[in-house]
Amino acid sequence: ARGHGCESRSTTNQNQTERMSTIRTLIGSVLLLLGILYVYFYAWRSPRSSKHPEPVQYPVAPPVGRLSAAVNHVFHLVAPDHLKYKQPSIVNGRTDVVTLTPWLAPVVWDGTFNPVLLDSIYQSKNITVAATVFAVGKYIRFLKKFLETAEPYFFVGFRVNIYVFTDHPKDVPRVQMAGGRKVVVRSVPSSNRWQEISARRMELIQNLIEEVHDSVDYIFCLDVDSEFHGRWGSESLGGLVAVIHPGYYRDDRGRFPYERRPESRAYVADGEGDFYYCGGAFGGLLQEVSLLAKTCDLNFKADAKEGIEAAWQEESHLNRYMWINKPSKILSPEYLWQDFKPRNPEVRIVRFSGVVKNYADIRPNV
Ligand SMILES: CC(=O)N[C@H]1[C@@H](OP(=O)(O)OP(=O)(O)OC[C@H]2O[C@@H](n3ccc(=O)[nH]c3=O)[C@H](O)[C@@H]2O)O[C@H](CO)[C@H](O)[C@@H]1O
Ligand SMILES: [Mn+2]
Repeated sequence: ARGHGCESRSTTNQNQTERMSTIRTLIGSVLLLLGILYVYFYAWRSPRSSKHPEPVQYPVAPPVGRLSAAVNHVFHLVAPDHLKYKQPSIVNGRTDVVTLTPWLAPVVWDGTFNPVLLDSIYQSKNITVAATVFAVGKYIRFLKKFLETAEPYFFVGFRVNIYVFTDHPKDVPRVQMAGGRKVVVRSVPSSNRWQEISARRMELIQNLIEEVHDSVDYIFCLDVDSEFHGRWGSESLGGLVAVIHPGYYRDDRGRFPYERRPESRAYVADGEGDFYYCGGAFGGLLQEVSLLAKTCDLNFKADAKEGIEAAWQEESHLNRYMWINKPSKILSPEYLWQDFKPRNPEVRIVRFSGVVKNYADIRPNV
């Protein structure tokens, strides 16, 4: 039994040795495999190689919640990767002017924005910008300079439609324009009252918006008796955009030429009003400008029925509107200066300016 026992132990030893060597081979193979995997995934394909992994970028999501798709369009700002530009500072900036309203709308002054960055953000949105300009009666004479200067300064590199409203369609000057930019002429009746021409713009702007709302994103409504002298571009885009009038921006609100008669629908009471905005330039998203134009037009006409015309026609109604409906972006007086006014030091650049005109010479009535 002992011998048997001895024999049996020796067989067990042999088996154990075989098993051990199999296990050793197995462990060796596994280690070798792990080594290969390590070299493949970590060493060979590691970031130490100059290859930069492409970050994931989801497409802009469909709107969630109760706000419309316009939200994506306005608020989702995508900059192209690797765009190099000056580092923005969070502590140094313009201190000679106010660049935010009390309701936190930006006020656009030279030096507050980076034009290259803004252009590349809005280029990728593939937007179309419209401008309206009225040239009725003798004001047709201002149109050539307006159009010629819009070409090198107004939304350069963007799709732009300039809608000219005139009673002299044959006298609209032909101006050479870059691809994607065009002038569209609309006939309107003449009038023998300049106040009516100026105020009727609101109705015609509203009609235009209804017509083009499928093909245009933003619209600016501008006086024709003016010229561009500097860039007016994507920095001016916003929901509802108002321009500070160059004549009153340093004054107390009590001196603003708001309509002061309570009988008018343009009435702004003493001690009320934020800024004095001009009627000669305003704009924004189609939907916002449509609401403004419709409201001003209805109030102007309701006033007229009662025999009252606001002090500065539609400009007064616009100011009343903007007091209640706060603009989401404000353009500094750089965006509508007047040629006869000497430049104030805070106005580093005049971008758009009203020409000097002899009212008696060009208006149909005084
Ligand atoms: C710089 C500025 O903010 N200007 C405003 C200001 O006076 P303005 O003296 O600038 O008014 P304006 O004589 O330029 O008239 C406004 C605009 O209406 C058109 N037009 C006017 C008369 C005419 O016979 N034919 C013609 O086409 C033209 O596009 C002109 O630019 O107040 C007006 C209302 O009283 C308007 O709100 C203007 O936008
Ligand atoms: Mn004007």
